[in-house]
Amino acid sequence: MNVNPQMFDKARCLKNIEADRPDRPDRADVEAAFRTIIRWTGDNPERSGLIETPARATRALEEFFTGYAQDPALILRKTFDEIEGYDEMIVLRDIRFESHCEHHMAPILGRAWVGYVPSGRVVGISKLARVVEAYAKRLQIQEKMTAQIANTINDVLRPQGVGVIIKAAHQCMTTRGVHKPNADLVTSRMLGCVRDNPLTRQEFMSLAV
Ligand SMILES: Nc1nc2c(ncn2[C@@H]2O[C@H](COP(=O)(O)OP(=O)(O)OP(=O)(O)O)[C@@H](O)[C@H]2O)c(=O)[nH]1
Ligand SMILES: [Zn+2]
Repeated sequence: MNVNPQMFDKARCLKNIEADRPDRPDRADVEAAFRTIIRWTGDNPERSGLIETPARATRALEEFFTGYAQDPALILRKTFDEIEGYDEMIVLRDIRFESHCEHHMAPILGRAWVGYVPSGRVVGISKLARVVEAYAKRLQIQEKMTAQIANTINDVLRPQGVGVIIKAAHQCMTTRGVHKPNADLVTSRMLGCVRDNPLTRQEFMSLAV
């Protein structure tokens, strides 16, 4: 992803989305849309219990979708190379995330396991969780999010291999539609030696159960 350094808050890996997306609707448009939705449900957006709801709901969406302002590649830009030749697998396990499915805009609640086999340098472990967050806080399907996390780590760190597993419950099929409350979806993407070497793949899978 190309990022103009002037559009980028270095400390927080934030892009200036206004500059990136000049056609972005403003907050008043979103609040008006929520008033329309409330009227459409049959309720009255002017009653006192609902009067602040459009503004509140807009702020909530702002939180749910902060990932669009983040550049995951930049999150991984700082690496450490004094690792005494460390070349074993590194796995950050059980990273909780909240996302929203792009079909229904319903919550996806899940956990991610992110591993890689380094090649001369490592990243701060919190950055693996930050990459998960940057992709989760967008409209997603789980397969795409899984691939995005693995591909970004692979492209930026150039490790020997990467593995990502995600397990998540989709509220679009637990609280509506087919109503299967205990079903969760498991997806994975393996690259490099984690994909090609059966023992390395097995090691990653066994760390991720
Ligand atoms: N592959 C995949 N499908 C997803 C994901 N999140 C939601 N879905 C599915 O997206 C599909 C959208 O199907 P549609 O038939 O267009 O929507 P719908 O009429 O609301 O379908 P139902 O959920 O079956 O009621 C549904 O089957 C959802 O279960 C995801 O992360 N990955
Ligand atoms: Zn859905």
